[in-house]
Amino acid sequence: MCADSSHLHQPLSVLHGVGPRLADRFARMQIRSVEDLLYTLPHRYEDRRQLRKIAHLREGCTEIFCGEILASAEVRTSRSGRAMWEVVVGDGSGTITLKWFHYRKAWQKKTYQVGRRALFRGEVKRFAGRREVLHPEADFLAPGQDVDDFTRADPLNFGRILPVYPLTDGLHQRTARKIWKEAVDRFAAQVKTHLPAEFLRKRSLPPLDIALRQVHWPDNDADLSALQRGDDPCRRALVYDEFFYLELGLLLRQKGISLEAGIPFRIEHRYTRPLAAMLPYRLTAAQKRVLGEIKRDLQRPHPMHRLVQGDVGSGKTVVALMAALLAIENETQVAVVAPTEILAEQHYRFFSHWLERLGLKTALLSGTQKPSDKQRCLERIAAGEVHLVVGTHAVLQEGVRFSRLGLGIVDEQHRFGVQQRQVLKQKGENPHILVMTATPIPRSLALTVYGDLALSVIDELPPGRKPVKTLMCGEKERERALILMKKAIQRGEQGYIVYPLVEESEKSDLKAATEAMEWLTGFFPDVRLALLHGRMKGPEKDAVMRDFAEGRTGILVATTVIEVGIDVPNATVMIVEHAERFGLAQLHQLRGRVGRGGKESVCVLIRSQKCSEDGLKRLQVMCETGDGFRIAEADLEIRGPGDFLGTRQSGVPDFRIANILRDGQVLEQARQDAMELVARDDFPDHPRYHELMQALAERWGGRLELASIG
Ligand SMILES: Nc1ncnc2c1ncn2[C@@H]1O[C@H](COP(=O)(O)OP(=O)(O)OP(=O)(O)O)[C@@H](O)[C@H]1O
Repeated sequence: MCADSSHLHQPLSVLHGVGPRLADRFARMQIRSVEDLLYTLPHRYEDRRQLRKIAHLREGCTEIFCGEILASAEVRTSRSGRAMWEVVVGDGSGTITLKWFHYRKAWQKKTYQVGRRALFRGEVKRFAGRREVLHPEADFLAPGQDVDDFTRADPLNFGRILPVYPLTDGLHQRTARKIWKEAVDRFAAQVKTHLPAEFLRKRSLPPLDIALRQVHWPDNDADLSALQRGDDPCRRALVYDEFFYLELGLLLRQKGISLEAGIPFRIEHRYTRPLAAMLPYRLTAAQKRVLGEIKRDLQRPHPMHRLVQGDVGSGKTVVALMAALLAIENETQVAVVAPTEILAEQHYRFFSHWLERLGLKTALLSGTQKPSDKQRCLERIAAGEVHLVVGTHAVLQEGVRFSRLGLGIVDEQHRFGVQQRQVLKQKGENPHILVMTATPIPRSLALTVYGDLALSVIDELPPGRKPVKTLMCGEKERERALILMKKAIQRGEQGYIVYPLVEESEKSDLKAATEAMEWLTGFFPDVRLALLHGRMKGPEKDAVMRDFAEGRTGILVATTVIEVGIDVPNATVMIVEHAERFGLAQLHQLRGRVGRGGKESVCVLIRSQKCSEDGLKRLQVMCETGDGFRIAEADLEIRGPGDFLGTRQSGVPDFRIANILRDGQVLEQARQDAMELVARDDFPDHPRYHELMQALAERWGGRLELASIG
């Protein structure tokens, strides 16, 4: 982080040998300035500290050795008869074979002549009892040249731990190394650490300039395996620096928001107590704990911003209902925002069912409402005649005015951004905000993404739930899956068959599902089947869903993802076609549609022939675990945080070096230290923090809505 970063922002052309063509190649890797270069780290290192005798080369290691060419010729492999170039080199201690499968014959013949000496480098393997190196790199010595003189004359490439940089077409490792080296030598010293020195001492981290030098150009006594793993103190210092500013920014934002005046509620349980008496079950300990956390927030004079996270089927909705009743008994209104029409409709049914019994009024705002009905509905909301309003984004539209909004409940947070939460807040005088998400997010990521929200976790499922048995099979075994479904239907249960939606070919998916409907009807002659797809109009979809929820339909064939949150406890079998096309988090959500009652449930994932390795890996994870958090972690590992959250909306900043998953521990440390800093009496006014605050504004100002800082 640099307060005066003008030098670091210079283009790469300030470095020797970087002309427009090379600059272009770097630009392809998003490296445009000196700073970009400094913050693009080697992706691995090579140990070129010592040459090994051929006899001592270690199998499985990338080694460097000097040898003389003893034989060199094109040969044919014994099995396939394919041509390859083979060279045997020796150094007196032993010999080793070098092989090329891709080469230009004339060049190979001229370059690898018997008697020439070279430094060779590559991974040593064993094949048919002999050690060999495929496609080695070679640096030729002049006749009679001493090998030590040779390596000494080229210190950028020999005699040390060497960085290996990411490359692109037309950029070679040697050139890359030279350019990076110059950037580090000339500019690393300008990268200043502004973090309080006591934190660096406490965490045993070097200042940034030293850290940058070391990660790019490690000393010969550096711990190579720590470097390769990415957890050496120098890389950690860079990661810590990135996280510290982020956490500091988030904490300051949180502080700013929580100081706003809100509506403190008095809690008398006027509606919640009768509701608890009517519910057919008792709240789980986790539900009660989370409700307690919500109640504490609601009684404060500042608005609540709380995220309730709970795995699929953990019972978030009833907690939201309780919170809503607390708002209503305080004579305020509640807005419930759902991500889809179907889910809005389901929430409406749920909330209105209970509110009606308590003598309270609920309204549904939907995109497909007749204008006259909608107008009437808006008037009732504005007049305060409605206690709770459910809807999709429709609730956020300008025309929707509340008489007194006290609580906004947002379901499925990750489809909404910080901005939508702001819009909701503006519909009242700083109403309390409760966000519910079923996407289990690893804690480290949650802290970062929802840094402005307090976190509650419902970490317990209602009693009696049995894990959903998950099977994977190929298309040929589909019939066995259908037989499983038939048996469930005979027991009076219901099932889902899901076809994935591929945007560019929605039509063909629909076709596949429509065709499937035909033969499925043949397979299940006595069962009522229904088709649910994305092109259906709202009311039509609702009718299909209602029929299914109320048990009139036995099997729901859906071309789109059956919306998150659909709750039909009697459904016990799910078959997912082309299961590999779904992401892990999505599959987990989908599977969560069964296993919601006390009955045994099964989910069969049918993979298509084209299933990729990654796809297979995902399906295996699904078969191994039902734990949403473990699935989320596996997903994050396979896909990386950007994809995992859907980059655009999540607001997750891209880190230059840090990796949220791998560096979770450093993130926790940075967060703790940032909290300690924010709690200091003299922070941020004391002059000693000025540079830090300036650096913070420069780094995250716009992205974290911290415009006022600095
Ligand atoms: N304490 C409880 N005991 C028994 N059943 C419960 C309890 N709490 C909720 N349920 C039932 O569990 C089912 C799932 O609840 P709910 O729909 O609120 O889950 P959810 O957390 O929103 O899940 P999802 O994210 O999958 O939509 C519902 O049928 C609900 O009636």
